[in-house]
Amino acid sequence: MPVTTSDAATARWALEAEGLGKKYRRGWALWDCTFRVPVGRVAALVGPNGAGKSTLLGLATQLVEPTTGELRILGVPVGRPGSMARWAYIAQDKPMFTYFTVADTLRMGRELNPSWDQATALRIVEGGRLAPGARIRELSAGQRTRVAFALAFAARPELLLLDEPMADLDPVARDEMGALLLAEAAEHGTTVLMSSHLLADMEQMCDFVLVLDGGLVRMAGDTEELVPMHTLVTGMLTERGELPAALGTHIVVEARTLGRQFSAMVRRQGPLELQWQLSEPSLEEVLLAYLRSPRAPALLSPTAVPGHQEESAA
Ligand SMILES: Nc1ncnc2c1ncn2[C@@H]1O[C@H](COP(=O)(O)OP(=O)(O)OP(=O)(O)O)[C@@H](O)[C@H]1O
Repeated sequence: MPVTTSDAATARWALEAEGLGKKYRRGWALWDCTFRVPVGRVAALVGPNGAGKSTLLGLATQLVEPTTGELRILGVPVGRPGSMARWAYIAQDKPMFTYFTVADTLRMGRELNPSWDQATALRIVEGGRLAPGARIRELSAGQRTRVAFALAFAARPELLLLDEPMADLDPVARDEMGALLLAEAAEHGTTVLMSSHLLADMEQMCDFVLVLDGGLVRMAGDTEELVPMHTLVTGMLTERGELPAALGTHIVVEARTLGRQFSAMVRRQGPLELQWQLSEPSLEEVLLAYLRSPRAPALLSPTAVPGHQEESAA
């Protein structure tokens, strides 16, 4: 089916996956993944080692061929003409010509990108007081990240895909680059999807999460929808040292016992017992509970489910 311009122009979903799967020789890296990420979100792509995060980014950037299903970027199936120009990708090692200077690197970006925005490139580079004549190989990890962000944002992508952008940065550089990323994404209305193991950073930066584990989608949706569905419950074990039966009326994501007490992360299915102590968890606590409990049922908020009434996701 041909892609019409209206598919792209009216897209409300930066990414939509339906039955997306990738099988390597040794098995499935992604299996039957169905989710969507709305336009305008800063989304965290989270999961343990081997979860399938890089495979998903590879499918989006056409470095990897899908085995099953389809992935659409801004309404256009990946691989069709029209999808390529709309995203930018920063790989984890931020590949650049190390013998180029900062100025050479920006000049090459301008020559390769018809929609190059020189003012944005200069603003980002000058914000870090980088000397135009400095060679890429002489830059610190944080400074290289700044140049990579300058290249990416100056190309004016609608979707920016990042593979562990902060992994090699110290805490101060992480903070600075995180703020720069958010400011530039807000300035240009860029949707961001970034993989990371840094859950606390993701909690500060992101308003949407996509959690993969074992090649499956474990959680997807707006953080403000997902987090309030959960409660951290603390209470007493039964006299036989078991979890109280009333806990079973809820979806128990994770439960731990300590002495005669239990604490549990639950998805409420009704009122909770009055004698329990309740608190609202942080996003990081929710994510950790799901990552530690691979058997907990998956959770996709309505926003993240393709085909769900779109009014709820505006
Ligand atoms: N090119 C490849 N050939 C064969 N198997 C691969 C290839 N790339 C990834 N895999 C396998 O696919 C699975 C998912 O790997 P992937 O790199 O996508 O995970 P990840 O979530 O990015 O992990 P990490 O956090 O360690 O980077 C793993 O079992 C991995 O061994």
